[in-house]
Amino acid sequence: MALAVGMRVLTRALLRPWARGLRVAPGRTGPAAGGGDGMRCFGSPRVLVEPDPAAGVAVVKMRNPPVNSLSLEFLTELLISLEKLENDKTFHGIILTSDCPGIFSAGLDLTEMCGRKPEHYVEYWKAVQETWLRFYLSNLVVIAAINGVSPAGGCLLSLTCDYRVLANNPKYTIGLNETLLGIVAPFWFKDTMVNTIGHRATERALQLGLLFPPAEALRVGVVDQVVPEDQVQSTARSVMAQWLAIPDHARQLTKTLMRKPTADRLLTERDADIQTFVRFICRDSVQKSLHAYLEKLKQKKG
Ligand SMILES: CCCCC/C=C\C/C=C\CCC/C=C/C(=O)SCCNC(=O)CCNC(=O)[C@H](O)C(C)(C)COP(=O)(O)OP(=O)(O)OC[C@H]1O[C@@H](n2cnc3c(N)ncnc32)[C@H](O)[C@@H]1OP(=O)(O)O
Repeated sequence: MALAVGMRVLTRALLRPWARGLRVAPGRTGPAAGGGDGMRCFGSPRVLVEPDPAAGVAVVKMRNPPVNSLSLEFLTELLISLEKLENDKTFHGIILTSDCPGIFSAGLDLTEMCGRKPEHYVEYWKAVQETWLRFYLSNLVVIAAINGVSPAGGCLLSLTCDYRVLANNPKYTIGLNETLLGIVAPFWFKDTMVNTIGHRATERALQLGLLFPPAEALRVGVVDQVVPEDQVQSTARSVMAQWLAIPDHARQLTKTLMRKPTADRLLTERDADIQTFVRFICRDSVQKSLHAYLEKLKQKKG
């Protein structure tokens, strides 16, 4: 049922004109790291997939410069890449990482949530929900190699993964900082964090909009491992090898057992969640806060 709903949304997305225009990235041969048989890289303008068929692993690199903000187009491309890998029996795991130096993902694209029509907010929120559901419930082993800063939606994306390796750089903070923008993390963002670090730590982190530097992120459990920056990818690969050594059906069923109740809550309240989002984001006070935040980001440069 969940999959059927997901497929419908994805199919609709694929039918949109800009999605139809997506091309396979012109051929470099992969893999970029590790062994493999030289299968070609593929992907789309904003997502580069480096396959290592011998290992059964693909590295998915987000490249939506300057900050990998999660725009509607970018989310759709991510979903298409995930689906392609899930449908290819060669792959059992993916490593999700960034191609933008110093940035894993700046989170949801603020320009998708500012000054648009309600219909746009509906479409955008459906894509955000779908991305969370598909990554959270993916049968593949998904490991985040976090090689940059990762606020709000960027943190959420990493929390959908099975394991998080963060580069040890004090600038690479991670957390759900929505309150600092005058907005509120929806219940399923909160639930994902609770499932990762527990109720009390989440309560504190979300109310204060905490962005944890690496040592603290490790201490609180937002990430599983912190390693020197030049070892993030190799560590993710070693961790992947450990996870892939477990019988796949047993691991997959266990993942579903652990995650389905959380996903089911959104699946049953999906439409209501969209309405709540649209009502909230359309408030004058929220629009003012978001505009002011974007303005502050722009002025930082000048
Ligand atoms: C009543 C109950 C209600 C219940 C709840 C109901 C509904 C919930 C409603 C809403 C939920 C929404 C959840 C939102 C989740 C999010 O993810 S919001 C996004 C949060 N992200 C951030 O706070 C990060 C902001 N960005 C930065 O801090 C920095 O940009 C950086 C990532 C640290 C990178 O810094 P730097 O390298 O210095 O780059 P710049 O700051 O100069 O940025 C370059 C350009 O990129 C633009 N930009 C940055 N972030 C975003 C973004 N998230 N979206 C869109 N654009 C972004 C920035 O403005 C620069 O643009 P220009 O080059 O100046 O044009």
